[in-house]
Amino acid sequence: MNDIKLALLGSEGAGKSAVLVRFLTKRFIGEYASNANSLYRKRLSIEGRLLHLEVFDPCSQSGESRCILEEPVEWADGFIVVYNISDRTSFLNAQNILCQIKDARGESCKGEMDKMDIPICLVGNKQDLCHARQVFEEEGRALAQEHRCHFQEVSAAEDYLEISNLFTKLIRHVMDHLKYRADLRRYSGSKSMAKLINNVFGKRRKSV
Ligand SMILES: Nc1nc2c(ncn2[C@@H]2O[C@H](COP(=O)(O)OP(=O)(O)OP(=O)(O)O)[C@@H](O)[C@H]2O)c(=O)[nH]1
Repeated sequence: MNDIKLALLGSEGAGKSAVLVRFLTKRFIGEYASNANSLYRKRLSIEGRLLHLEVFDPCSQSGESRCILEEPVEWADGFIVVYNISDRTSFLNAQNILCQIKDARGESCKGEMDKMDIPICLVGNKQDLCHARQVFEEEGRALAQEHRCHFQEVSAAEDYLEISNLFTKLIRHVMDHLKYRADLRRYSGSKSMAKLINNVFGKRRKSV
């Protein structure tokens, strides 16, 4: 069984727990405890493969709180970055969080990520509050394009299908990404083994 680890990031009150609970239970529950980190687990099947999904819903992150971000950024295979379309500050914070993920992952992967994007979905939540909209859909889409990630506007209060689809799309991307990284490791492993064999036996052959 494959393990898939996702982290939900975003401003306080953006609706991270609401989005996640909608996906896990198909329900919208108005209020959630927000002062603790939570880890949710679910088994699901995608493309005939049984998956063990873990989703980390940490305490809210403000743009400056790098240390709070460190843990989920190191741990997760993929990210859902949530902002509230009726709160511009949450959008600016999402922008910061996207940069921080890229910075952290870029440093640890030394450029290899250029060939395959980190699995991230930028989510504009509370679409039902469009009368109080402060962030245009085009702005969300443009930010996602800039960071080469998926984008979706949703309403945790009203939608299930769109939220389910975005999780499925992201999990597929994570599966491809994990396979790509495993292939890369195998390839670089076999390349260094070939180099080693060549160094040992190649030199010996010359001296005969
Ligand atoms: N109108 C509307 N309200 C929503 C929606 N999603 C969440 N909310 C409300 O927004 C508030 C915050 O939702 P949470 O899911 O707790 O937000 P959070 O990002 O997890 O917040 P923290 O736990 O504080 O980090 C709650 O009162 C929810 O009922 C939505 O799609 N539409």
